[in-house]
Amino acid sequence: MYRLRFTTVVAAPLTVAFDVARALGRPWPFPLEEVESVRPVRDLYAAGPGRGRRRLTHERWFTATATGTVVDEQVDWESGLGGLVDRTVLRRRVRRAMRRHLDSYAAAAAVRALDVVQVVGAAVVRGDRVLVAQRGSGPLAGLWEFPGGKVEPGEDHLAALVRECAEELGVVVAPAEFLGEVPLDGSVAGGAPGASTLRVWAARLADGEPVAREHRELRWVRTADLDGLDWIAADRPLLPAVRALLARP
Ligand SMILES: Nc1nc2c([nH]c(=O)n2[C@H]2C[C@H](O)[C@@H](COP(=O)(O)OP(=O)(O)OP(=O)(O)O)O2)c(=O)[nH]1
Repeated sequence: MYRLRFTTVVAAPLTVAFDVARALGRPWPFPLEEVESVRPVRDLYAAGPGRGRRRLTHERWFTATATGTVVDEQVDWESGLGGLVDRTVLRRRVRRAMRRHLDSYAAAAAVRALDVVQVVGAAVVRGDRVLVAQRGSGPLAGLWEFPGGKVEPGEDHLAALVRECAEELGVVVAPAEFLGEVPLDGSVAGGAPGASTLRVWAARLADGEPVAREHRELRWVRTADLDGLDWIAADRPLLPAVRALLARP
């Protein structure tokens, strides 16, 4: 098999990057079948063997980063027409087809992302503890979460994080590294169900002492107490990253 790899950064949440990629399909002149699909992190399609020994597989991985979703793609092929054709003509064709495909894909995902409300959260760390907050009202009342909230249209994600922490806690936070992104269940602010995501950054307190202005309760917890809290279910996959953060000297 012959192989090419491609990497694209998409200005869209993981969920949108994944869904748009699947809706657009793949740039090949014959149908591929789904072998595996794990929304929103990976999928694998394959064709063949068809006529002769023709085979093609196309795999994609979606990774959340501070600047958007990184999409890594790997295309493997074998035409059955001989190594020279695979290495030269087909390599050029695959590269050209993928470039066109990836340009239109990145643009489509960025446009679709404009309709999705994203949520940002802060894992505010002090020493060996992280600040967690218990929701006071609404359907998730009583569950624990990271302070934060919805990004407003056109607002930078980190600006939203600083604004939400000021509103909810009365403090100034300084965001640090990006910890991860998870899909949120249900619909956020009337958007498509399952499309919104929560993106969480580590942060430290730059000014003030947190006060529960909107939450029922705030707590500074150590690693050992994280698991025992009744978290919003969507947040749990982020806990390993928070634990790793607290484990640092
Ligand atoms: N802040 C926050 N929201 C979360 C977390 N996990 C999770 O599923 N969510 C959901 C709950 C809500 O549906 C949505 C955030 O909404 P929110 O009510 O906190 O946002 P907001 O502060 O902008 O609220 P509002 O001004 O509209 O009242 O994301 C989390 O860890 N932190």
